Amino acid sequence: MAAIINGSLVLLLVAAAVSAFLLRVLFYKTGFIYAVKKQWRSVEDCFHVYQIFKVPEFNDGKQENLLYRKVSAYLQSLPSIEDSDFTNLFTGRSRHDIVLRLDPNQVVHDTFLGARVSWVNDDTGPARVFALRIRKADKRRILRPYLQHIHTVSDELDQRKRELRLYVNSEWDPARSGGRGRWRSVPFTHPSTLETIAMEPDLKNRVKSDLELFLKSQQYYHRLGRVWKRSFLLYGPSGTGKSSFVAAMANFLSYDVYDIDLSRITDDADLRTLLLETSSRSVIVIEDLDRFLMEKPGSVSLSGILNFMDGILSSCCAEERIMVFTMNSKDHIDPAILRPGRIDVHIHFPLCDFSSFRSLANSCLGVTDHKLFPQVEEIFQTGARLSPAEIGELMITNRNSPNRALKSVITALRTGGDARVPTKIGQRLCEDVSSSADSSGIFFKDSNAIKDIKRLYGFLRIKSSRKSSHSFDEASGQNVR
Ligand SMILES: Nc1ncnc2c1ncn2[C@@H]1O[C@H](COP(=O)(O)OP(=O)(O)OP(=O)(O)O)[C@@H](O)[C@H]1O
Ligand SMILES: [Mg+2]
Repeated sequence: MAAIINGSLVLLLVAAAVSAFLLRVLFYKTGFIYAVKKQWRSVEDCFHVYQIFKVPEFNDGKQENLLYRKVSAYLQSLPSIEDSDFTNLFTGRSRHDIVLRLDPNQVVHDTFLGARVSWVNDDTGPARVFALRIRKADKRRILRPYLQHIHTVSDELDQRKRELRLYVNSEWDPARSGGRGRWRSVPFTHPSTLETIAMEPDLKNRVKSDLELFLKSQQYYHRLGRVWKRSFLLYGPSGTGKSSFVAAMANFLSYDVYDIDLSRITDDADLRTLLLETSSRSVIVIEDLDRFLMEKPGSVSLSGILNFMDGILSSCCAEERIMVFTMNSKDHIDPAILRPGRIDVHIHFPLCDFSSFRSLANSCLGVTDHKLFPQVEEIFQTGARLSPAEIGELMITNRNSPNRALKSVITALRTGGDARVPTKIGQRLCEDVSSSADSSGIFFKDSNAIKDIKRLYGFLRIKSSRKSSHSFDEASGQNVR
C-alpha cells in the first residue's frame, strides 16, 4: 500500500515538474503573453474615444512640412519600432548607419507622461502622412508637451548626425564687407575623445558632468537672465593635451569649432564682427592667449578680449556656446582675465605623472601592467617629468615592442627627454589632418588655412618651453571651479 502511495507521489511530482516546464515554455519562450496583452489592449481600445492628428509631408502650397521630417526622425528612434512585428531596414547617411523605417500603414506605439499614443504611417494617399492617435481624455494634458518633446528629440538627433566643421578666420580683406565670409571651414574629423585623453579620472568625470549639465540648462540660464554659454580656461605646459581636449569637448558635445587666430584680427571691432558670425552650438577657441597678451601686438586690446569673454556680445547672436582659452601658464596674465566669474571653469593640464603614464601605456601599447612599471614609478617619484605628448610619441613609435617602448620612456625620463624619437611629435597625425582637408576638397584658398587647421591641433609647434615640475601649481587641487 505504502509503495503504491509513494509511486503516485513520485508520478505527481514528475507531472507537476513537466507542467511547470511546459507553462514556462508557453509563457516565456512563445509569444503567448505578448498575444494576450495585445488582445487585452484591443478590448481596452473599444472603451475609449480617440482623436487623430495628421501630419502631412507637404502643405497646401506643396511646401515641405518640417514637422513631418521631425516626426519621422523621432519615430525612427523609438525603441518600440525595434520591437514591432516587422519594419524596414535602410542604410543611413554613413555606410555603417542602419535606419529603421515604418512600412506603409504600420502602427508604432509610444508612451508619454503615462499616456499611450500610437502613430500610423499612412502611405496610401497621394501624399504621405503620419497620423497620431491619442485618447481624448489625454489630449488636453499631453498633446502640446508631446509635440514639444518630438521637436527636442529630433533636434538632438539632427545635431548628433550632422557633420561637424572646423572654422578658421582668414586674413582681413578690405574688398569684403566687414567680416562676412571671413570664416573658412573643413569637416572636423579630429578623433580625440574624452576617453582618449589621459587625465585624472575624477577631474575628467567632473568636466564631463559639467558639459552634460550645460547641454540641458537652457531654461536655467534664461531664468537667471544669463546667456547660455560656458567658458573654460585650459592651462598647462606644451604637449599636455589642451588642444586635444578642445577637440574632445567638441566631439562630446557635437559642436562645430571656431578657432580664432587673434594675429589675423585687425582691431576690437573686427573681433566683434567675427564673433557675430559664429553659429550656435559651437566651441569658440582662442589658443595661446598668454602668448598673445604678452606679445601685445596692438591689434586687439585687453578690453576687446574682456568684452569678447563677457557674453554681452553673445547675447545679440547665437547662444549655446562654449568658449575655450588655452595658455601655458597663468603666471603673467592680467588679473582682470582671471577674476572670478569671467571664465567659468579653469582646468590645469599637468605634465605626465605615473597615473597618466599608465593610462597612456594602456591606450598606446594595450599594456595595463608590466615588469618595468615599478621602475618607471620610481623615476616619477624622483620628480622626473615629460609631457604626455612626448611619452605618447615614444610609445607610438615603439608600439610593436612594449618592452622597448617602456625602456625608451625610462631613458627619456632619466635624461629629461633627450631620448626622444627624432620625428616631430604629432607629425604623422598632422599629415592625416592635412590629407583629410585636401580630400574633402574644401574651401581653402591658401596654404595658410591648412596651417591653421594644424595649429588648432597643436602639432606644428612643439614648444621647447617645456616647464619643469613647478607647473604642477597648487591650483591643480581646485582644477574645476
Ligand atoms: N593628456 C593627454 N592624453 C592623451 N594624449 C595626449 C595628452 N597630452 C598630449 N597628448 C598627445 O600629444 C599630442 C599633442 O597634444 P596637444 O597638442 O593637445 O598639446 P597642447 O597642450 O595643446 O600643447 P601646446 O601648448 O603646445 O599647444 C597630441 O597628439 C595628443 O594626442
Ligand atoms: Mg595646443
